[in-house]
Amino acid sequence: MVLASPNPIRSEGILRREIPVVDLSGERSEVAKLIVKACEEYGFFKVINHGISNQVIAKTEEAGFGFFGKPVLEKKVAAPAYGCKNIGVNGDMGEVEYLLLSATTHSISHISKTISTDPLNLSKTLSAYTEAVKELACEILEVMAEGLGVPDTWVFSRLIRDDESDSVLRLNHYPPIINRESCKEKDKDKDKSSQFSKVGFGEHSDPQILTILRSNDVGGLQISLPDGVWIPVTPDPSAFYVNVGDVLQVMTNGRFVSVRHRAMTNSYKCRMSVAYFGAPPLHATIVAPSVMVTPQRPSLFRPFTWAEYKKATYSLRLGDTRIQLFRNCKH
Ligand SMILES: C=C1C[C@]23C[C@@]1(O)CC[C@H]2[C@@]12CC[C@H](O)[C@@](C)(C(=O)O1)[C@H]2[C@@H]3C(=O)O
Ligand SMILES: O=C(O)CCC(=O)C(=O)O
Ligand SMILES: [Fe+2]
Repeated sequence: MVLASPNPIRSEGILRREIPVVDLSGERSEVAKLIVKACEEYGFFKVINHGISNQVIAKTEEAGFGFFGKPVLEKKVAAPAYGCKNIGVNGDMGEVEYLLLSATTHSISHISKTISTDPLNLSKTLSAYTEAVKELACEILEVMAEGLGVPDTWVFSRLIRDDESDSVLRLNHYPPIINRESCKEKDKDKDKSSQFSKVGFGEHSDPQILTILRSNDVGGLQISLPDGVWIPVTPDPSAFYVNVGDVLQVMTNGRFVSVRHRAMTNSYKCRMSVAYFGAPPLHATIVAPSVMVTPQRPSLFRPFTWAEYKKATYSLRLGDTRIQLFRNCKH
């Protein structure tokens, strides 16, 4: 069965829009249609029946909590892969600590030796997780290409499957924090969840092709709709959430929009999320396949390499919109 519930629903007097849900065990052409619709309307959806084993997921969560539970000085030996509060190098801050590593066997094995007393086990766990989410990302991208009517259905996934793909894995840990200033306001009209929380990871879009995200059972992720409304994403540890990244927006010639999102802290519980960012190789040229470009929809972006895009991303702040820098001057 395939489910999708993109319609607004009313609960406790608040208008809530439900996140689209795609059941990957459904009929392929139906799944393709739902994925395309979700990416056009939200740039974001949830996948269930994804086929990734509970064991792979549980071991990664255990490894993540094991690492973040260590004393700060022990975690700091993993710097620059480990970071706390500083996001990037341009002054962005958040109530988050993280491990950010290249999604390659070599990088995973290297970091495992630095941070674990049982490096082989940690390396196996993180590699199995990375391989599983990479395969899920590729599968989704291939069904998506079918749904878009692109004849070369590997056009997106090939970039991630490439041995030189620049994909990354990120573990984020948000300790519980009470925003005392907000508590003082006692604004009864405000949504309770945002009233007491602080920004863990500020508003941004992911620059890559596709992000496959999962968290423990603690909420905090919010997505922004094109009309500027923020919607909280209900946590579901058995599911994965999928974000359209900037590169996919370019490769669909603007038909899909990369989703702006942020993560808030919880006042009482630790949130941990694991994100796989599927990216092209640095030298790959990013350009929309010809079927995405028509006289009615002329090419919106100029061709560029992922290296160029990444350089622009890292020269800007977290919340900046970089995609505009690559717009075709003709339009
Ligand atoms: C402030 C920054 C951190 C970031 C690079 C950037 O200059 C702007 C984009 C940020 C982001 C957001 C999504 C991913 O978490 C990330 C790894 C990425 O590719 O772009 C981070 C970058 C980072 O933390 O290094
Ligand atoms: O923790 C989350 O849910 C979101 C993290 C995120 O957006 C990121 O790492 O880019
Ligand atoms: Fe993100």
